[in-house]
Amino acid sequence: MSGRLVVALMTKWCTLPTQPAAAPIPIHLSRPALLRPPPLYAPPRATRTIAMNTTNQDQDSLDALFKQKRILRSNVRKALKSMDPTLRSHEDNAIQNIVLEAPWFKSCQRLCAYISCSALREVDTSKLLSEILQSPLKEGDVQLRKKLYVPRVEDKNSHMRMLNISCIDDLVANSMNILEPAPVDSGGNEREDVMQASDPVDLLLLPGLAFDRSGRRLGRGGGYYDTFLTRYQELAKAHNWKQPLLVALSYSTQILDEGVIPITPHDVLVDALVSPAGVIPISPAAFDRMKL
Ligand SMILES: Nc1nc2c(c(=O)[nH]1)N(C=O)[C@@H](CNc1ccc(C(=O)N[C@@H](CCC(=O)O)C(=O)O)cc1)CN2
Ligand SMILES: Nc1ncnc2c1ncn2[C@@H]1O[C@H](COP(=O)(O)OP(=O)(O)OP(=O)(O)O)[C@@H](O)[C@H]1O
Repeated sequence: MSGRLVVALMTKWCTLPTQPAAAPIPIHLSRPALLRPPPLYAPPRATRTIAMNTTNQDQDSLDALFKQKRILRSNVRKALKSMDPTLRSHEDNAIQNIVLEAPWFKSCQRLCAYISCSALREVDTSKLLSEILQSPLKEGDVQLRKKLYVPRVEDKNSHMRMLNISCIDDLVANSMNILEPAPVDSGGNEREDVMQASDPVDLLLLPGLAFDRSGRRLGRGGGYYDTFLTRYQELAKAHNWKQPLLVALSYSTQILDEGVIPITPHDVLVDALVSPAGVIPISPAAFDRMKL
C-alpha cells in the first residue's frame, strides 16, 4: 500500500489502526457485557484525499481492503447466527431500554431509525418504534411525539431516502424483506423526505454488522448509510444546523477490537454505541450531548 493511501484511509477522530489495514485480519470478538473505559479523544489527523489518478497499486490496496471487509462481514454474520436466542432477546431488551431511558433520546424531537430485520439478526428496534408511534401527538400546542423517519431503498446505486412515517402500518416488505414505507401515504400524499424537511433531526439510530470503540462501523456493504450520512451532514452544515448524533445499536458480540475494521475516507464514524452494557460515547459531541 502506498504511503499516500495509508494517510487517506484515516478519518476524523480515529487513531491509526494498530495493524496495516491490508494485513490479514484475525477476528477478535470483544469481551461481552464488560464496559471498558472509552478511548480518549484523539484530534483528527490531517487527511489527504485519494489522488484522482489512483494508481494500480492503490486500487489493489482498495481491493484488498474491501476483501477484508467481506471476510469480516462473513465472520460476524456467523457469530450472529450462532448467538443464543435467549441472550439475543435479553440484549434486544437491554439496548432498547437503555435508549428509551436516556435523556438524549427523551429530549430528541426528530430522528431517523432503522426498522430491524430479524433475518439479518439486527438489534431489535420494534419497541423503540412502537413507543415513539404510540405516544400522544400533542398536549395543547406542544408537540409531544417525536417525528420519525425510516429508510427506503430507492435503487442499487447506494441511494436510500429517509421518509416520515406516523404509523407502523405505513410499512411494507421490500425485495430484501425489510419493512419500508411506500413513497406515498394512504391519503395519496408524498411522504416527507428528511432531506427536504425544514427542521433537522437530532438523532440517527444506525444498524450495522460490526463496530469498534473509535467509532468505526462496518455496514452490509451497500454504501447506503455512508452515502446518506455524508449527504445529511452536508445539508446540516449548509443550514448551520447542529449535526445529528449518530448512535449505533450493537450486540456485545458486534463490538470488535480497535483497528480490526478497515475504513476508507467514505466511511462515516459514529458518535456513540449502545450495547447491552450501556452507552459508549466516542466523539466530543457524544460526551457533550450524552452528559456521561
Ligand atoms: N433494517 C435495515 N434497513 C436498511 C438497511 C439495513 O442495514 N438494515 N440498509 C443498510 O444499508 C439499507 C438496505 N441495505 C441492505 C443491504 C444488504 C442487505 C442484505 O440482505 N444483506 C445480506 C447479504 C446479501 C449479499 O451479500 O448478497 C446480509 O447482510 O446478510 C439488506 C439491506 C436500508 N435499509
Ligand atoms: N474494490 C472496491 N473498490 C472501490 N469501491 C468498492 C470496492 N468494493 C466495493 N466498493 C464499493 O464501496 C461502497 C461502500 O462499501 P462499504 O464497505 O463502505 O459499505 P458499508 O459501509 O458496509 O455500507 P453502508 O454504508 O450501507 O453501511 C459500495 O458501494 C461498494 O460498491
